Amino acid sequence: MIRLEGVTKSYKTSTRPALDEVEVDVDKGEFIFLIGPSGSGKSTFLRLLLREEVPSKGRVYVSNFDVAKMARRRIPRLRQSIGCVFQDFRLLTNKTVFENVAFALEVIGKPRSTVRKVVPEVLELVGLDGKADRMPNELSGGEQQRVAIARAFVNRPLVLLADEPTGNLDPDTSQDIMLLLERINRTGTTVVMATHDHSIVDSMRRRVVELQLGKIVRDDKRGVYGVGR
Ligand SMILES: Nc1ncnc2c1ncn2[C@@H]1O[C@H](COP(=O)(O)OP(=O)(O)OP(=O)(O)O)[C@@H](O)[C@H]1O
Repeated sequence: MIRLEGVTKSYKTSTRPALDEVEVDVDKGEFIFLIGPSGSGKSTFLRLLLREEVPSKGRVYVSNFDVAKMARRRIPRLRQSIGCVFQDFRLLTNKTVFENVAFALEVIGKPRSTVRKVVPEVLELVGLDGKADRMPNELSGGEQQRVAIARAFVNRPLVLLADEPTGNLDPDTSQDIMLLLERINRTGTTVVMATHDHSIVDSMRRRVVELQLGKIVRDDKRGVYGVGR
């Protein structure tokens, strides 16, 4: 589902590459943690999958997309296949919960009848039924992240990218969010989650890909965060 072949990314203003000869292959339906210290290249990795950056060298594949090489006009198609969740939720503060999720469908031209049917279903899936008419600032952080996950998932993407999704949440709420991401993963969605959260990585025992200074230094099938890190 995701493949990086010999990927190096050098930013113009940087002396060392942000990613250095990275090779990864992620199957459909896998759940992987991307870990590593600040500056190790995690965000760059995610940005390459979204074609927000292009590699200096190597190939990036997501599903059938040859991401680095594809024509610019096909980028929206790629991005429709990838849901994104961030540490700071990034909800539209002047729209209700329903409208935030509906927006993701409206921008890709889904008919109103579909929106009316699908949004309540996904809100129920993430445990937010009954909260459709709330504004984001009337929700807890965990609830806001559920809205963000609903918005990322409503279009049934092939891949869900999560960049520190529990970074602003307390441990109990973080566990709930992880249960939700696991549930989404069980529907067949490939999940790539960048995180610094040791306890989550240790409790989930999923594949762990560790970056250091842009290189993959570990790729464990059922890994932990690691001793002394
Ligand atoms: N737009 C940019 N221009 C120049 N250098 C950049 C740019 N983005 C990232 N870098 C550099 O690339 C390296 C990797 O950064 P990246 O943001 O991918 O790391 P990260 O692992 O996501 O860090 P964090 O955990 O802090 O988010 C760092 O040395 C960073 O300074």
